[in-house]
Amino acid sequence: MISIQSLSKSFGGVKAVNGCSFDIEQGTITGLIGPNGAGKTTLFNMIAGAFAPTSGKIIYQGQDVTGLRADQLFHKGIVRTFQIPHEFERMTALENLMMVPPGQNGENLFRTWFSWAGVRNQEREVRKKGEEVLEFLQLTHIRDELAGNLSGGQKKLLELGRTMMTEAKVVLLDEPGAGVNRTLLAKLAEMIKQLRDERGYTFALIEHDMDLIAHLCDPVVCMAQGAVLCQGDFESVRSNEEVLEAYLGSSAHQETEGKA
Ligand SMILES: Nc1ncnc2c1ncn2[C@@H]1O[C@H](COP(=O)(O)OP(=O)(O)OP(=O)(O)O)[C@@H](O)[C@H]1O
Repeated sequence: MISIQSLSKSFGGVKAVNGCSFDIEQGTITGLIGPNGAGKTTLFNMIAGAFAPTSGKIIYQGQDVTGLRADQLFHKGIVRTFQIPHEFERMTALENLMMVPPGQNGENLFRTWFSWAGVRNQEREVRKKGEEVLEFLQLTHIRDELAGNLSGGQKKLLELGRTMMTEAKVVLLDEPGAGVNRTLLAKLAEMIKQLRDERGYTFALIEHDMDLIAHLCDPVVCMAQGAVLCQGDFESVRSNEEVLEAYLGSSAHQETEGKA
């Protein structure tokens, strides 16, 4: 689905990503792990079009998409979840979903004047789709709740729901488990699997919670110092000595920095 080829990104003298290569196969839930500062977020930002690589290529469904902007990639089906924006917290869960589809007629004043019926129809369809998404996520009971009042886990589910309002093919999740209680985490994991199985989504996710990685991801790609250290199923990555060293090295480094 996505082939990352010798990708690098430097910020001044810092090589955040340094010759990173791996494939995200269609229909997988690929987990990206690695110690702090390994380059995971920077890599995600490049795949999602937040910034262009310094060198290397990103091939998506056989097409070179290196350097395309986030909105261009969004229209091709590469969707990244983001925290619900501050101003959206004052909207209900359903309204948050209804805000997602791009280019709604209702946003265009001229079309609004000339085609009220069209706008009404489209709004009705978007509302219906939003309600279906809430039902799928078993969130119908919080339909009219303000997003700002939702728990961390409910917000994560709603963020996942926002991707379902689009024509997503690849969904990039940045630490979906962060701040989510165990019960909702299990539900979130089930929803991700269900979206893969029933809607054919491909997922790539950055995660520090190893339980979630073990439960959800195959393959797991471990990054260190901007490159891929190893990849494979969770067990093989977990028992890899270089991986252990990378994690231990990084925590020892942090401890030393903390003491300094
Ligand atoms: N905008 C930036 N400007 C300068 N340096 C940056 C920038 N973004 C990231 N870096 C540096 O690039 C390296 C990789 O950072 P990145 O955030 O991609 O790692 P990460 O694996 O996501 O870490 P974490 O797990 O802590 O989020 C780090 O040394 C970081 O300080």
